Amino acid sequence: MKIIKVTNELELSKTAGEMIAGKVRSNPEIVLGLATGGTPVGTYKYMIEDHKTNGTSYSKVSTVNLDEYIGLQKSNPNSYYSFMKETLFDHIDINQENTFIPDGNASDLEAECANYEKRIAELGGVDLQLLGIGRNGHIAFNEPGTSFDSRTQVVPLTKETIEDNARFFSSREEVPTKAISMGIQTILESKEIILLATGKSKADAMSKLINGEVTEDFPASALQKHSNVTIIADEEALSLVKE
Ligand SMILES: O=P(O)(O)OC[C@H]1O[C@](O)(CO)[C@@H](O)[C@@H]1O
Repeated sequence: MKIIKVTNELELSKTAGEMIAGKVRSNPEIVLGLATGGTPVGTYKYMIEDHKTNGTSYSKVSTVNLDEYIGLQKSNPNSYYSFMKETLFDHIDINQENTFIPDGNASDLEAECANYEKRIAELGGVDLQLLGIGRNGHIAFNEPGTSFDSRTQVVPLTKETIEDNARFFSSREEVPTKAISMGIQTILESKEIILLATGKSKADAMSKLINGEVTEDFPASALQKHSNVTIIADEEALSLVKE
């Protein structure tokens, strides 16, 4: 794993945003895997700025998102559908018909998961997957104990994840308890992965990711099995990592 240590969130966003924009310029038809949560917001901001000032075009890019809550309407500001439109898609020249997010309101959720996998395969797989990490080591919404062989599926959210994500909702009770999440095997099939982390609250998770054992009890450790992972993290997030 390649580790890029940055001093603050702004530098992280610039570093990640420039890497992604550079990949888009060299491969205009790239398939990007995108993440939600607080960490990538600055990166998306950088990509929007770069699009406006340098003209990096997303007109031929396709995107697949990692996950979506079950039970939130698309119009709910906390749905990842709304999040992606607001933080990125509405501000770049992407064809929104080429942006894919699991449908957390599908009448047949199992079929939705299977279709999502099919969609990714039809796109030729993910070229570059952006990831965040949960304090408990979750990647996408794959909580501890998820099989490394997992594919897109309906997953329960842990108490810890619900508490962490409650900050985006008016109350903890409003946070959905289930989601559709790309599986760990699906994520591992991406050709390249960039994982972002900031802040002290991620320090323990980052030390387990980099120095710990590969175990399904800590989902992000699966990334140690991938040959092209770049971690971009600030000093606080890397503060417990052994050199
Ligand atoms: O970037 P944040 O808000 O710390 O979230 C970390 C991870 O948790 C999730 O938001 C899911 O809980 C992921 O989408 C994200 O990668």
